[in-house]
Amino acid sequence: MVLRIYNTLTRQKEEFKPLRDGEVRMYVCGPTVYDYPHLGHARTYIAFDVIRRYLEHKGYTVLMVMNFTDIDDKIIRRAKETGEDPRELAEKFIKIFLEDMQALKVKPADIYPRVTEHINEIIKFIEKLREKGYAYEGSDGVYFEVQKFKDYGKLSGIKVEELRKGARVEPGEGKKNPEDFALWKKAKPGEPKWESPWGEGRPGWHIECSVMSSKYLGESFDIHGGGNDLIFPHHENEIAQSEACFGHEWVRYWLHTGFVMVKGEKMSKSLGNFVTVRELLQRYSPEVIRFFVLQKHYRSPLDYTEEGLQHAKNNLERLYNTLENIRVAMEKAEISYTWGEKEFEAYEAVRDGRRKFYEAMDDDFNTAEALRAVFEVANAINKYLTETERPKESILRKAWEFFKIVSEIFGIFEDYFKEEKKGEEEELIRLLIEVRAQLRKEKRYDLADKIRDELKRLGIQLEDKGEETIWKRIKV
Ligand SMILES: Nc1ncnc2c1ncn2[C@@H]1O[C@H](COP(=O)(O)OP(=O)(O)OP(=O)(O)O)[C@@H](O)[C@H]1O
Ligand SMILES: [Zn+2]
Repeated sequence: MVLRIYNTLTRQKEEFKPLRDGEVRMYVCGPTVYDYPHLGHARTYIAFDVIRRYLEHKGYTVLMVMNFTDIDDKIIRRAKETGEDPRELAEKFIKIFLEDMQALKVKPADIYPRVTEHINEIIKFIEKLREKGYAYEGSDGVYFEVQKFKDYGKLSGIKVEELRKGARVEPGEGKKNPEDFALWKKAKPGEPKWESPWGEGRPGWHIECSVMSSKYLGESFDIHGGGNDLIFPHHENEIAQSEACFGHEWVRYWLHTGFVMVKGEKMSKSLGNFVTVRELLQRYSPEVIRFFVLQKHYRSPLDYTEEGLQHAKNNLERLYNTLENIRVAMEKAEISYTWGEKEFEAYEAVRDGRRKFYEAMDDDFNTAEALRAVFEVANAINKYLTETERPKESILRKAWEFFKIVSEIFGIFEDYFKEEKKGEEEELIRLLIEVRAQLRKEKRYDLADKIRDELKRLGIQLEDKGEETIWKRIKV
């Protein structure tokens, strides 16, 4: 099955062909660490997590790098406000970011390079740009001379003439032209600084990603990603720096995520309309948050509403119920000596759903469409279970295995498929059920009920059906 990816650079979906067989090298711009991550950040990083998981599922070895911008104007400003040391502030929020991502089951990147640990490499890179005639020193810093790079604007479609008029450019006293951007900023009193051939100062924002990605992934690699707001100026400038320096095409596929929106505006720290990942995790499980994000295609805007999250929770619960139904049914399902009409019907539904799931994921990681296929399978298997007296093991297993794939790629239902943990846990639950049955026989109902109530508190619900007691996971 051919994977097609929408490339912001060419503005179309293209067949994905990595530069090296069997390997995908991928760089995602990480956060500027001065505050708690909000749902907007979570959306972007969950989206790239699922993209990475899917590539791994397809058999690629994925080498993933994500930077931490641990020195920047915003960090310096915030540190001044709170009276903290900028480095300590950054350190604190790196730790918080990593904790939040772990809580959201986002697989960690392989390498998390930080700007402050790559100052020498950054200086060398800037020197190379100067040697090649793309950079010049001004009174307050070193700048990239945009008009020297002929392909400028190829990613964002922005014209240098528009920037000339002064729109969307950062101020800088020492610039030759309004569109030029800083590679190195000379230190103002009291700011963090490092030695350089241009005096003490610190790197501009964009240079770090050109330097650190090429250090770890090479001078050309497959995927570079980030949120939509990074297309311009950040990624446009990264391309200019890197391609000017290396003299060849740098990144093959540019991927950008849509914004999480609140009442028509981007969720952002500056607008103050954000909800932090931590706050959300008080109210919703990580899987509900992932599910909420995955119900939309990663390039579409995603409206943040309580109803939306509640809806995601209900939908996820429906799938959990289906999984429970399958699990319970599998315990007493029959090996098939023959298949009837119902079996073929269910089999075909699972087969088609699975095919649609892969088609959707291969179509630019369309998780929204893929989830529709998951529901088709869930509905079909529920129908099969209600219509069939003695369900066949092989049918249930087909559905079960499909859900296991969904779990691996979407990072949901994880507790179900952690085999080792599950095995032990199930044995313990069964033991408690036996003890309870014994207690009930002895009419010691208070203790028997205590077992039932305590299990319920842990998310395990017991249901007595005649002589038999079955259990269900009710926690989402
Ligand atoms: N509302 C949002 N929806 C989706 N992605 C977002 C949103 N806000 C930020 N991101 C993405 O999160 C990543 C980290 O962003 P960064 O640390 O630069 O945040 P930021 O721009 O400072 O945040 P804010 O916009 O809240 O000030 C970037 O890829 C950015 O595009
Ligand atoms: Zn970047």
